[in-house]
Amino acid sequence: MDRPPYLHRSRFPTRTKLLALWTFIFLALFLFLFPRSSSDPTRRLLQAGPVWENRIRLSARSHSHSRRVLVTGAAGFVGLHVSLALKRRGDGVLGIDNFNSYYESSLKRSRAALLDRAEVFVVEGDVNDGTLLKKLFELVKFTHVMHLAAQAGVRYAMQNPSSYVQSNIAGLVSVLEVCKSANPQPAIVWASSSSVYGLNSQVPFSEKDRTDQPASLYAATKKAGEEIAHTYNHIYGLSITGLRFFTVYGPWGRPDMAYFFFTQDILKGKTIKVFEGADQKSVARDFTYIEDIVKGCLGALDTAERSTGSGGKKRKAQLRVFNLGNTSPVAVNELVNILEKLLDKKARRMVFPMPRNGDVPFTHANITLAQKELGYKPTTNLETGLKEFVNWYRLYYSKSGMNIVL
Ligand SMILES: NC(=O)c1ccc[n+]([C@@H]2O[C@H](COP(=O)([O-])OP(=O)(O)OC[C@H]3O[C@@H](n4cnc5c(N)ncnc54)[C@H](O)[C@@H]3O)[C@@H](O)[C@H]2O)c1
Ligand SMILES: O=C(O)[C@H]1O[C@H](OP(=O)(O)OP(=O)(O)OC[C@H]2O[C@@H](n3ccc(=O)[nH]c3=O)[C@H](O)[C@@H]2O)[C@H](O)[C@@H](O)[C@H]1O
Repeated sequence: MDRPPYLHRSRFPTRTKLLALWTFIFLALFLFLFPRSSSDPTRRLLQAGPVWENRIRLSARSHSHSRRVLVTGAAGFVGLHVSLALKRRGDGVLGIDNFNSYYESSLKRSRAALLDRAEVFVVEGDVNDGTLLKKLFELVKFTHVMHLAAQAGVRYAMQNPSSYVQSNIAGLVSVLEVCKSANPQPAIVWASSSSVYGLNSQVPFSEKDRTDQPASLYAATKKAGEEIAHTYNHIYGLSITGLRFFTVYGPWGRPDMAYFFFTQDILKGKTIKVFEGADQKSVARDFTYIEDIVKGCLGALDTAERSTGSGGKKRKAQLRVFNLGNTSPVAVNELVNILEKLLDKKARRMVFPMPRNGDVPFTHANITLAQKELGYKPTTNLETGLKEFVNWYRLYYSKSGMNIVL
C-alpha cells in the first residue's frame, strides 16, 4: 500500500534539513533584533537613533529658568508663536505635530522651517501615539506641556466629526496619561475655547457662567476636555490650566478662519458670505491678536504650579480655567470694512441667514480673572492686528514669501 504523501520519506539527507533549520532560526533572530525600517512613522523615528535623539535633547535644552516645554501642535498657528516666544526667552522647547492636511500643510511646513531656524525641533508625530510620547519623556524631563494640538474649526465638525474625537478627546487623554506617569509630573497648560459658552446670551462671558449648551461638536470636545482635566487633576494630582482663547488672528494664521479667507476672496474679487446681523454686535467676535494670546500663554505657564511629585506633603493640585479675549467685540461687517481699507479694495458681500452649522452669534470675554491671576493685558485693537496680518499675507504669498522672519 502506497504511503500517504505526508508520510513519504524526504529526499533530503538530514544534514541539509538541519542547515535549512538553522538558517531559518538565524534569519528570524536577525529580523527580530534588527527590524527593517517599517512604514510606521513612529517606528522609523524611534529607529532613527542617536541623530534624532540629539536633535531632541538640543531643542529642549534650557538656557534659563531651567524650563523645558513640550509644545504639541507646534507647527500650528498658535503653536508657532508660543514656541518662538518661549525659545527667545531661553526656555527649552520641543514641538510635536502630525502636520495633517486640515488646511494647507505647506503652511505648517513653512512654520516648522521658521522654528528650525530658531533651533526648535518639531517631531512629526501624533499625540495619540503613546509610544512616541513616552520616548520623548524618556529623552527630556519636561517641566511644562503646552498642549495646543487639536482639530480646530467650528464648521468642519459637520464634515469630519471623528477627527475632533480623535484629536481633541483621545489626544488630550493620551497627553495627560504620559504626564501623570512622568516623575516629576510636568505642569500642563492647554487650549480650550470661547466656543464652550455656546448659546449663552449674558455677556461678557465669565468663567463662572454655564457651559453646558455647546453649539458645535468642536465646542463639546473642548468642554469634554475641561471635564477630563478635572478628572486627571483629582485622581493623579496633575496641575492643569485651561485657556479659553477667543477667535485668535494674526500673521501665520489659519486659512480656515474668516479673517484669512475674506482677505483672499477680497483680493481675488470673489463674493464673501456675511451672515445676517453682521452689521451689528449680534454677529460679532471678540477678536484677539496672537501676540496678546502668547502673553496669556506665557503668564499661565509662569504661574503654573508643578505637582510636589513623590514624597513631601502634597498640596491640592492646581486646576484653573481662564478667558483670553480682547474684551471689545467687533461686528463681522466692521471686520470686512477694515480689510477693505487695508487691502484698498472693495469687498463683494452677500448676506446669508446665519446657518445652523455650529457657529455662535457673538462672543465677548470677561478677562478679569486672567488679568488678576496671569497679569494678562491685551493691547492690540483689531485694525492694528489686521494690518500686521495683511502685511504678512502679502509677503508670504508673494514670490519671496519663504524668507519671512517673524
Ligand atoms: N485660533 C483660534 O481662534 C482658536 C480659538 C480657540 C481655541 N483654539 C485652540 O488653540 C489650539 C491651537 O489652535 P490653532 O489656531 O493654532 O490651530 P492650528 O490648526 O493651526 O494648530 C493645531 C495644530 O495641531 C496639529 N494637530 C492636530 N491634531 C493633532 C494630533 N492628533 N497630533 C499631533 N498634532 C495634531 C495640527 O497639524 C496643527 O498644526 C487648538 O487647540 C485650538 O482648538 C484656537
Ligand atoms: O474662539 C473660538 O474658540 C473659535 O474661534 C474661531 O471660530 P470663529 O470665532 O467662529 O471664527 P471664524 O470661523 O473665523 O468666524 C468669525 C466670524 O465670521 C463669521 N463668518 C464666518 C464664515 C463666513 O463665511 N461668513 C461669516 O460671516 C462667523 O459667523 C463668525 O461670526 C476658530 O475657528 C475656532 O477654532 C474656535 O476656536
